[in-house]
Order: sequence, then C-alpha cells, then structure tokens
Amino acid sequence: MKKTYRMQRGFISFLFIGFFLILWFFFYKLYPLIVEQITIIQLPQIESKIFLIPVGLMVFTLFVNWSIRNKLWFGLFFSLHYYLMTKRIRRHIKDARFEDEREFDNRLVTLPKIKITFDDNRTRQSGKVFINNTIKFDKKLEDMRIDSALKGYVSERKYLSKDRDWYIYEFYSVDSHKQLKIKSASDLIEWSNKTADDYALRLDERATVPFHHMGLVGQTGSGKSFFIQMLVEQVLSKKVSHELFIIDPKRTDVYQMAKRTIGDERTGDKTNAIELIKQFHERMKIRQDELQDYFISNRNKTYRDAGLPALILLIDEFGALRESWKTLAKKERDEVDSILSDVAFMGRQLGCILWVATQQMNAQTMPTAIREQLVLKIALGDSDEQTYRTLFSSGVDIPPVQFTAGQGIYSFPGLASADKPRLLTVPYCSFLN
Ligand SMILES: Nc1ncnc2c1ncn2[C@@H]1O[C@H](COP(=O)(O)OP(=O)(O)OP(=O)(O)O)[C@@H](O)[C@H]1O
Repeated sequence: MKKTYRMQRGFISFLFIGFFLILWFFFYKLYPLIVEQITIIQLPQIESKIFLIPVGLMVFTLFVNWSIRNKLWFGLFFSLHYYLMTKRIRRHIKDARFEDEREFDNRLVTLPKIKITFDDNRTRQSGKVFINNTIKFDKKLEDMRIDSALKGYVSERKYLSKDRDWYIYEFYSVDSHKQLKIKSASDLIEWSNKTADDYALRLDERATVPFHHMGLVGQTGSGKSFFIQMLVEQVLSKKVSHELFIIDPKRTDVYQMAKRTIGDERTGDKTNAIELIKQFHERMKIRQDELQDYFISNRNKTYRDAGLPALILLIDEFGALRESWKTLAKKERDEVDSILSDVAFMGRQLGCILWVATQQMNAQTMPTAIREQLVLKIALGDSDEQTYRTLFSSGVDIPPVQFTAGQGIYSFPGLASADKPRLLTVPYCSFLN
C-alpha cells in the first residue's frame, strides 16, 4: 500500500510519543523497584515526570496543527466533518494511484493540497472542494471524479479555476435534494413568487429563470407532464395576462389540463397542430408590426419593456409529432419547420416564446435552427447519451446521479453552462395528481 508523507509524519509523531511514554512508565514504576533491589551501587534518582514534557509538547503541536488544518474555530462538529471529508478525498486520490509510474513504487507521495469551503458553515449543505492542480497530477485530476469520496454529497460540476491552480468540484448534500412537496396551487404560486417576477419561472429551490425558449426532454415517467403543468400554473398566475398555446399530439394529461385552463381555441392535438402553429406565427407577425416603431426608438428593449404579455407556444411530444408529419408533402413539412425556426429566431425579443418537450432528441427529431435557440435546456429523469449531447452540448458533463421523477439537470446562461449543467429538483405538486 502506498504511503504519503503525511502518514509518515503521523507515524513518526506517534512513535515519538510512544517512546517517551514507555520511558515515563519505566522510570515511574520499574525504576524505583530496580533502585531498591540493587544495593551495590547507588543509582541516581530520576524524576519520571520529565518524560511527560515532550509527550505533552508533541500532543499539543499535533492538536494545534490539526485544529488549523480543520478550522477548529468554526466549531468541533465542523472540524470533525471537515477532517473526515478531506481524509476520504485524500484516500481517494491516493488509491487512484497517481504515482503509477513504477520507479516511484517504493517512494512516499505528496498528495495535492485540498481545501473545502461550505456555502453555509453551519448547515454544510453545499460547497466546493478545491484540489490543487500540480504539473505532476494535472492529467490525472482532469479525469478524476470524486463522487465516491463524498459521503452524503453528490458532486454537481467540476471545472478548473480561472488561474488554473485549482480543480473545483461543486457539491450538494443528498438531503438537500429531497423533493419539496407542494399541496395546492396557491402554495405553488406563493413559492414561485418568492423569487420569480411576472416574466420569470421558478424551477426548483435554487433556480429561477426569465421566460425564454425552452427545450425539455424526459422519458415516460420522468415527471415531464407534471413539470409542464407546474410551469403552466405559474404562467397563468402572473399579473400580466400571458397567452399560452398548447399542443399535445397524444392528448395526455397536458392536453386535458390545457383544455381546462386555456380553453379549446388554443389547445391542439395531432390533427390541428400545424394550424395552431401557423396561428401562433400570425400573432407573432402582428406583434412584429406593432413593435417595429417601438424598437426603432427604444434600442435594446424587448416586448416586456413595451408592457406586452408573452405569447408562449408549448409543443409536447415534439419528436412524435414531427415523426407524424413524415406523411405530409415535403413542401408543407419545410414550411412548418421554417415557421418554427422563425419563432425560435425572432420570438425572444417579441415575447413569442417556444417551449418544446420531447422524449428523445437527436438531429432528426429536432432541426438545428430550432435547437440552437433553446436557451433554457432541461432534461428530467435519465436520458440517453445522444439526447444529452444533442440538447446540451457534445462535451456535456452529466453528474453521475440516478434521477427519479422530477429530478434532472438544466442549463441556462449565467446559471449553468451547457457543458456543465446543474442538478434540478422539481417540487412534487401533489395537487396535480
Ligand atoms: N416533481 C416530482 N416529484 C416527485 N414525483 C413526481 C414529480 N413529477 C412527477 N412525479 C411522479 O412521477 C409520475 C410520472 O410523472 P409524469 O406523468 O409527469 O411523467 P411523464 O414523464 O410525463 O410521463 P408520461 O409521458 O407517461 O406522461 C407521476 O405520477 C408522479 O407521481
């Protein structure tokens, strides 16, 4: 087994303490007996306590050292926690056999420096692990995950610090990812209003995002319908009267909910999906004309500044819907694609927002022109590699967590990049059942 310098120093310290304790014991218990027995020569009197001095000093030094390293000034529980966490990570790094070159086999290793910071030192629900980036370890650290060393936590994202001196692992406690349960629509609205304004949505405890084009993926049972319904509830509760257009080709829960909440006129299924999309596009064109003058005199402003509500087009099961268009003439298919691309491209500033939800995503099910504009990206439950890569980015780093219904990952500019999405834990809205 590999030894580290720190282990060696600890070993020597305890050897030192043991040695002086034995001396002390000898002069305290045995030596007086020997003095009594041996009468030929007069043995000197030796004060046994003197041997306790180096022991005391050593223990004191070790304690001070430990306290500084584990930040005892934050309290004993904090220190113990800090100590155990760093110990596990150090062991993890050591076992990853960083020194695998044969020639080092019988040498001691120095592990990279490790620091841990918590966002809140008392609750310690989330924080960051910093691992020093040294030339010797660079390549290994780059591939290393530390999840198995984080007991009770999951590592969410990993990146190199700006100065490239540290590898940073953000982590969250497994407990803090327990799902919030919301019992009524009014509780949902109250919860949402704590962080979201009239043009924003609250996704989970940590994430609140302004209205934007959204790509949502999730297999059956991933909680996609619940999530959509939660968003719709929020949109409809706003003081600004936003308008929703909802297409659910399979007529599932979302369709029923849409009919109930926004009425038949703006609810579609497979049969009238294209019609509704065109209708939405018409509304966008009207708005474009309306806002033309406004935009000329108000640069860098959006529909919001003009006091207009958002128009949101939600298409559920987009992959399946598009598949069903295969039977249409090519011209017609191209027309719908170009309308949707137009909405995706122009809509944001005009307040014509596109939400597409689908089970799987690949280059065939989702045209690039649309996909590239889906700024808010969400994957609920476990998805396949291709779906993740298509939705987020080809080099996406997925946290190794088993997602249950309502859990997943998201990216949004400024909150989490598409390379390193963050964990999302959607509250469970029991009233939707
Ligand atoms: N946020 C959540 N937290 C906990 N459980 C959830 C959450 N959302 C959904 N669920 C549970 O998961 C089940 C499936 O959810 P939902 O119907 O939304 O999935 P789905 O992905 O739309 O699947 P389907 O395509 O079959 O409709 C629900 O019955 C619900 O009990």
